[in-house]
Amino acid sequence: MATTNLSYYDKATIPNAKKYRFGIVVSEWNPDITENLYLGAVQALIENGATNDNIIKWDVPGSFELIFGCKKMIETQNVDAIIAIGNVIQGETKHFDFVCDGVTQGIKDLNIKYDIPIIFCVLTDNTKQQSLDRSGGKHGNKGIESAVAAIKMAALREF
Ligand SMILES: Nc1c(NC[C@H](O)[C@H](O)[C@H](O)CO)[nH]c(=O)[nH]c1=O
Ligand SMILES: CC(=O)[C@@H](O)COP(=O)(O)O
Repeated sequence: MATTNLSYYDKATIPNAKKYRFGIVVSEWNPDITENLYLGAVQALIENGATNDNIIKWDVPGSFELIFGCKKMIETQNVDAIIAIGNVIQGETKHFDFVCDGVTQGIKDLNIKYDIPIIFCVLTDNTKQQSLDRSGGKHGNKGIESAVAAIKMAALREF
């Protein structure tokens, strides 16, 4: 299946983000990748009207800890949407499968339990190159895509 460029979007279709507060929880594993995803997300949020004062960043050790970090962000901070940023790269063992499945199910469960949308910005890649390609490389930046989703979901939440 063709890989869609993750960064192109029509600004005219995006609500203005000025009134929304965003949480961004970032995994410290593969920091060169996750920091680029974070910078892409912040760039897109600001370009669509968000202010730096309305963006709260928390760091967690790994993608599996995104679950608890997002839960605590919801329970203690006044945010309209959260972006969960991680990068899981296949190693020698099945640990990749369990981390990817665990964080996927955990973030899904939080989206069901709470009234705050959590955007899944976790790259789950076979190789480092695939991660580089999707965090500012030839396939764009998933952080930008996720920021656009966060703005749209913050607006939808108001209905
Ligand atoms: N191998 C990767 C991990 N592993 C660590 C787990 O996310 C977790 O922190 C640990 O199991 C302790 O609970 N995390 C990533 O984000 N990316 C990886 O490639
Ligand atoms: C996804 C992981 O936890 C993985 O990178 C760890 O590597 P390994 O499977 O070789 O222990």
